[in-house]
Amino acid sequence: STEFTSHFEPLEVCGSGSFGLIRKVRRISDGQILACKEIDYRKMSEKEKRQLVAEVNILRELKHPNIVRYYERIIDRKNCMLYILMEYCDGGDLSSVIRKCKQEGKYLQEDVIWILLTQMLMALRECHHGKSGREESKSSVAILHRDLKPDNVFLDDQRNVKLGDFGLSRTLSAGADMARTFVGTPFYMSPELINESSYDMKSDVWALGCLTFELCALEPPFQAKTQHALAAKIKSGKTGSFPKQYSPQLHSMIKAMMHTNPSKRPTTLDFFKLEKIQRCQDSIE
Ligand SMILES: CNC(=O)c1c(C)[nH]c(/C=C2\C(=O)Nc3ccc(Cl)cc32)c1C
Repeated sequence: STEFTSHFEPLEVCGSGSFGLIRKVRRISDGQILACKEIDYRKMSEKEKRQLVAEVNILRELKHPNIVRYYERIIDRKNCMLYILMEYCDGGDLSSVIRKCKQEGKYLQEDVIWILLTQMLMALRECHHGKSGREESKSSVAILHRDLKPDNVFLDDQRNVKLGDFGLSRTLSAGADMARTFVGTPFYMSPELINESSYDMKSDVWALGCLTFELCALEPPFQAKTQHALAAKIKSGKTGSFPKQYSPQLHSMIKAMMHTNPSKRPTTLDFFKLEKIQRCQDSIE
């Protein structure tokens, strides 16, 4: 047996993240249930390995109730496997929550959406501004998530939000990572990214706006048959219809996050100056 199987009992596969499968495992020493990202790095390029190391180092730094906790990593050089042990989120990801609502023909209740949004803002404030909520990132580089989408936001058994699967770099050099950014359908790509300018904290705020829109409408804000048509819609900022049963307050929050001009989008710190978000935060903590 390998070091991994002597310490962990593999259970069922529960998802797939960047670089590999996510499997539920039981730690043999104390029976604790964890999630393990299994990565076969045999076929990885040097660049991908560097990005993987950067991702793990980012995760190790982030300790916050709304960010999936990183515990340890095990390298099995014989089989070229890397195992990353993280917090298990029993509630799965938000994309399955959205899918279930669509199947049942039911919208999420507004107060649930405010709580999910506030917890995602708390997680993003931690990434962008760190514990002290410092204005600009003096002590360390701001951590950009860069891949905020319903598949990367998980829920624990108390329906607390856990931001997972971190983007692969602290600061994005616009050129190099543009390639990675174009992987998959870029529903949440911001106008500035499409205009080839650099990705920054405001691009995470845009993506959070798109995610919150989708929690309400159960559809992404922009849809098109081709990436070109999608890019045109995103740049126009004209979204699909927003369900009428949600309050104008929630709608204007989403519109603020999805301002096509990044300098007009609030920072995560700005949102915590709003009384509604403060009240939600108090009810969560
Ligand atoms: C159908 N799958 C699920 O319900 C599910 C469950 C019960 N857990 C997960 C995923 C994770 C999980 O439980 N912990 C995680 C930590 C990091 C990342 Cl990137 C993903 C996870 C998923 C996708």
